[in-house]
Amino acid sequence: MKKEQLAVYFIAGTPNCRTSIDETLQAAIHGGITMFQFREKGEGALTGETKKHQALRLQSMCKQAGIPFIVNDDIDLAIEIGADGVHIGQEDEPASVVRKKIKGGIVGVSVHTMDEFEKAIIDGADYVGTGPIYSTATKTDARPVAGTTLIAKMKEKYPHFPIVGIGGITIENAVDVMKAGADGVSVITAISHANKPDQAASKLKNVFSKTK
Ligand SMILES: C=C1C=NC(C(F)(F)F)=NC1=N
Ligand SMILES: [Mg+2]
Repeated sequence: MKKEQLAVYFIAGTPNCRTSIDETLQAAIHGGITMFQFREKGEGALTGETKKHQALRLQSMCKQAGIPFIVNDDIDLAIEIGADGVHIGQEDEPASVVRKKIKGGIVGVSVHTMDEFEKAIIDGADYVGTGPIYSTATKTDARPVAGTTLIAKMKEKYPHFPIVGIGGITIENAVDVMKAGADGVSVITAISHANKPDQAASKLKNVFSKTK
C-alpha cells in the first residue's frame, strides 16, 4: 500500500447514505476518492448474504476504478470476497492475528494513543487511523475529540508511517489535518450527506493536492 492511497479515504455503510450507497460511491469515485472502506454499522445495517452481495457490488466498482476496497471489522467477509484489506479497531482481534489471516492484504488499525500506535506498527499494520480529530455524530462510541496534536506527534516520531485522520473532517477543516502531517483524510458524512458527493470528493482532493 502506498501512503498516497490514503489521500481521500471515503468510508460508508448503507446507514450513512441518503440515497443508495452504490450511487454515493459511484459519485465519490467520480470525484476522485483514493480508497474506500465498507463500514456496515449502526441502525439498519445489512447482515449476512445481503451484506455480502452489497459488498461485492461496491468491491467491483472499486476494482474498476483501481482503488483499494477495505472492509471494516468483518475479517471473515473480507477474506471470503478477497477484499484488498481490512480495518480493525482496538476491540477487534490484534493486527498481528489479522495480518496472518489476510496475508498480503492491507491491514489498517484505529489508534488513539502513541502506545496503541506503536503496537500497531509492531503488529504489522499498513496504516493507522487516528481521531476523532473533530466532533462527530457518526461514530456513537467515539473517544474524546483529539484535535490534530496527536497526529503531529505521531508523524514527528514516525515520519514515514502512513497515518490518516478521521472524525468530523470537512472540506473546511481538512487543510489543518493535512498540515498537521496526516497522509490523508478519512470522511463519512462530508461525502455521504453531500448534495453532490462527487463535488465534495473533488474538493477534498484539491485540499490534499494543495497541502502536499
Ligand atoms: C474507526 C475507524 C478509524 N479510522 C479508520 C480509517 F480512517 F480507515 F483509518 N476507519 C475506521 N473505521
Ligand atoms: Mg471495529
